[in-house]
Amino acid sequence: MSLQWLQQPAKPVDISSRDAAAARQDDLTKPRGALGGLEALAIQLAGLQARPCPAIDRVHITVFAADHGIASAGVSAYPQVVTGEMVRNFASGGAAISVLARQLAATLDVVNLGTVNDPGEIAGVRRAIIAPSTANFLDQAAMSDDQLVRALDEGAQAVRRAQSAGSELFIGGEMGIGNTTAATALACVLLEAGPPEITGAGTGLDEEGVRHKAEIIARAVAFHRGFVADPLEALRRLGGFEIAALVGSYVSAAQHGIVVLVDGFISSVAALAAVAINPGCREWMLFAHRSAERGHQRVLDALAANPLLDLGMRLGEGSGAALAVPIVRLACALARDMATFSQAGVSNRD
Ligand SMILES: Cc1cc2ncn([C@H]3O[C@H](COP(=O)(O)O)[C@@H](O)[C@H]3O)c2cc1C
Ligand SMILES: O=C(O)c1cccnc1
Repeated sequence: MSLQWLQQPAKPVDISSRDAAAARQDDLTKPRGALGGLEALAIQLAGLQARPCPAIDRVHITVFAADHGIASAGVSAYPQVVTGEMVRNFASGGAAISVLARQLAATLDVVNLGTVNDPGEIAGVRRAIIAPSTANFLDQAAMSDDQLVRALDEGAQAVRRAQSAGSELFIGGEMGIGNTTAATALACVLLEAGPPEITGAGTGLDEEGVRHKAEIIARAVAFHRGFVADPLEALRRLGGFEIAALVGSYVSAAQHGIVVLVDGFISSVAALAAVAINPGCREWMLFAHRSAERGHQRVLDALAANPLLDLGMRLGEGSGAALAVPIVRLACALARDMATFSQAGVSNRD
């Protein structure tokens, strides 16, 4: 396995479909621009799907789960055993993303990349164990080269499953106690930001907990400084298996022409890394929501992303992205089914 595939270009946007969709928006029975962001969404999707009237029927959600060595530094409000326990909960249908996937009639695919509390073989969970957890990146790289390659490849494999099922939209979710610490450390390096600016409460740390978490991140960033100019190396040193799998899935989805709906803070940091590695994949990303996690806005700004929802959510699992699916579907339905001025006999301006 090599990493050369990461550099393959993203599928190009179809400009003529995008232009046709933009012209159609101006011809529909509404004041020009009155559907705001829904118009921009339908136009972007038309270019990506190479048809003037885009549609999102089948949605594929993959939740990548993995544990983090950095969890032993006391950076989460919850114990590490939760990661493995939640894998079981995803499969048995009781997690937030399980409920949302059912409501959307979306495929829910769960990939266990390595949990300290190993739930073992479970129906409906792909077992792709890389290691029980990453290494503690306070004084060593989180992953070996080989582990990074395998995690990225698991992301690409999830996209292949989505494509074989005929899905038009890919949502990547994550589960891993401690992963807001890994994502924040990675964001600090990619954005050249200071840890206090972007470190947040994750699952619910108090003020003192957030201060401690920011100090841990600052120590880790200082240890790895000098080796993280390359985004892939930053990902290897400070990321996690599930974060790397998200990166691999985002790059692969753009290469295979599958639209991605990015979830919250952790997913957005993975998106930031994916764009740093292969800038062409930015075009294939839609951003679902603004997470309550402190650093999210900084990451969204760096990606020039304007998310669809702002509900104060801070869960992960792909839940915010799932929430935004009906909006994406409705934007497509409006573009397709609204009458034009001439069809409806409504007078246009001028
Ligand atoms: C029961 C439970 C379910 C979750 N589902 C997602 N997360 C979220 O919280 C974790 C990140 O926060 P931190 O860095 O503070 O540990 C990740 O697993 C993330 O997906 C959960 C967390 C818990 C406790
Ligand atoms: O926005 C997220 O993805 C998030 C925030 C806090 C905890 N877990 C996930």
